Amino acid sequence: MATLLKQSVKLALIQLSCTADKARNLSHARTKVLEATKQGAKIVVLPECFNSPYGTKYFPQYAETLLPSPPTEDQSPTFHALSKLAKEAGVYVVGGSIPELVEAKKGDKTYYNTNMTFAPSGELLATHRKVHLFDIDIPGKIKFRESDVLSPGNKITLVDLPEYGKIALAICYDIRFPELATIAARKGAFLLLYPGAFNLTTGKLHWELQARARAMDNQVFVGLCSPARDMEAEYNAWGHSLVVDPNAEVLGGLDEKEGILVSELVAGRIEEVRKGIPLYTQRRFDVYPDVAEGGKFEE
Ligand SMILES: NC(=O)CCC(=O)C(=O)O
Repeated sequence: MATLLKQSVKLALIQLSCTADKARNLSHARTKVLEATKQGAKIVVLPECFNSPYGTKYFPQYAETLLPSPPTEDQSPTFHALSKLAKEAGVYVVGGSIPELVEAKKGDKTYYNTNMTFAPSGELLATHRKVHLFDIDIPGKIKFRESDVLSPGNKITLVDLPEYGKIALAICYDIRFPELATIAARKGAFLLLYPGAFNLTTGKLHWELQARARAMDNQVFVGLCSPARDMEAEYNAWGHSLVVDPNAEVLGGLDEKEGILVSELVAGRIEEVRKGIPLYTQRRFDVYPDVAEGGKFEE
């Protein structure tokens, strides 16, 4: 029987230390991706905003132009660094995210929080613009408004990795919207990947819980990849990158420091879990027709 994940694969999450020095971040990412590759990883993930500090005032300063594709080196050093790196390492590189600039002819500027995913050939396979912007205000704890600077993306992103199957990409706050994950799973993703930089207020309570919930709801693998925590930075990332299996068990996780997490995703595990708890044949779209769009699970 065909399995959603066609063959077992090692996934690496790079919990990268990210600084204000873009060139350093890019060369450091290269070192870490090559290190992960030596450990057998074939899909390697970088964190949200891995080549800049995370903060609204930094987005315009660090933004790169990705369209029309391919951009020039000047327009996007990150595009070229990641493309070259994927080819050098011979792996899929899920390039966390970077601030993206789209400049209209009359000079209007729009910014997005954008992921780029590259094939082992160096080809850009997909981009995902963060759909749900991180706008929260918890009095006395944290206030953040990505929408002061960023605009939201408008699509669910699935990427076909021919040897392994489909993965779905979304960014950080996107994880709080289970609809996106559910549709991606219904469209046949074996893995939901979220480069993300949760904070010290919500991280403890919700980071692992969200990862396990999305895995449990959808019976797929889930990976969350954070920057390493830097208490000198204005925004302190939660860290704790982790990988969860289709039964919501944590396969592995890091603390807050820089590190590489390599986890083996085993082919057949999704089907084993779904056989035991067959949610996908038990759904009652007749009772909740408003979420029925998108139809049944694809084989
Ligand atoms: N970068 C983000 O989207 C942060 C999301 C977050 O911290 C949350 O609690 O959600």
